[in-house]
Amino acid sequence: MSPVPNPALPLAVSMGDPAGVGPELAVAAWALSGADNLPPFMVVGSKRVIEKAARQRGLHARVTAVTTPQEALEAFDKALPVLDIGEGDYTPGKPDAAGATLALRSLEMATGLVRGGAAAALVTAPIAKSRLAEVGFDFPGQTEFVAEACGISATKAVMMLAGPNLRVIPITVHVALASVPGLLTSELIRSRAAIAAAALRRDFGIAAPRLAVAGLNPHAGEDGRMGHEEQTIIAPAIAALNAAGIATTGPLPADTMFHAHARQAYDLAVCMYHDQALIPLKVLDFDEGVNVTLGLPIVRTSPDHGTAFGIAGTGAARSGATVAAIRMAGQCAARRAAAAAE
Ligand SMILES: NC(=O)C1=CN([C@@H]2O[C@H](COP(=O)(O)OP(=O)(O)OC[C@H]3O[C@@H](n4cnc5c(N)ncnc54)[C@H](O)[C@@H]3O)[C@@H](O)[C@H]2O)C=CC1
Ligand SMILES: NCC(=O)COP(=O)(O)O
Repeated sequence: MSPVPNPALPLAVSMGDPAGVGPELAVAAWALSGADNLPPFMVVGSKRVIEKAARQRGLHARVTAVTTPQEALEAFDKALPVLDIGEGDYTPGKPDAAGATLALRSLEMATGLVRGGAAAALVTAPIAKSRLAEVGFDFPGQTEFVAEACGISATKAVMMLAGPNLRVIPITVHVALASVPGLLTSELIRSRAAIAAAALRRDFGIAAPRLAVAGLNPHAGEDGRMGHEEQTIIAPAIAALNAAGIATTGPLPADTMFHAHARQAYDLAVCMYHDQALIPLKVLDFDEGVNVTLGLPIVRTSPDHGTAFGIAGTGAARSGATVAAIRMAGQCAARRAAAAAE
């Protein structure tokens, strides 16, 4: 059991791959934290890496090593607190095994702090999955890692991408497109959509979330002429969700469900595969998109983008998604705490 989040504690922000944009965006978010009224946070990582990333971005931010969340809270107004987990160095855009190892340690430590109740919520900076796999990370992504650390089966941890204009969940995530039809079942769709609906109520204050479910095939199958998954797999899941009191429409043709007018009709788009969900989200909300894991006993968010090795250290990386991830983590933790206090 994870404790109810204590919003008086700082958030724990993992550092991400040092050669990517994670460290510099953590500093950039701290520099904006007063103006943007962000909740206090501490980076779990290497002070040396964070200082170098700040210098490289031209930010004259003070970075201070802390050993406890209380010290982080006390320091946050004047300096970016870093729970220093050891020396590290990096070359922007040139990931290596030492950096991947540090990123993994940071993720493990930050997750452990939140699980243990020492931090209010977890914000993870981007990692390169292939790089971490080379140093023993045996998960498709951070979502599954955090789920396992929380004792939750990966199928019950639901990835949601959320921005000002759209929320989406992909039912299947980091799998080859060719395997998607074989992985889809009515029960998988029903259970993941139900977990998302419960989380929208609990963590996002949406009392009666409206779900819209995409089809898999062009024109949502066109009555079976372009595929049968809509009739045999997706429609029964929608019926079960409605029977459980979750207002759900679909299967909808995916090409017409994301335009501005269509989006007014739902709070969450339930998509069948990764790109069906993430392409519209990133087209609409790339700079403020947050990846949030639903169904966990802890709050975990992340910016929607990856390591962006190509622009790391150049100052071109925009901080909006990291700022949004930090803000959303604080808000979700506060909602959970308020609900527990009622
Ligand atoms: N949450 C996470 O840990 C995520 C990790 N990744 C990992 O990141 C690595 C790179 O993946 P890509 O597909 O290239 O995605 P990416 O998001 O790193 O980059 C895609 C494009 O967007 C640009 N971009 C990304 N973030 C930006 C920002 N903050 N400001 C301005 N431009 C930005 C990049 O320069 C690039 O042109 C992969 O190894 C992938 O596994 C990808 C997505 C999420
Ligand atoms: N495409 C989303 C993504 O890669 C983020 O995955 P995760 O590391 O948060 O599981």
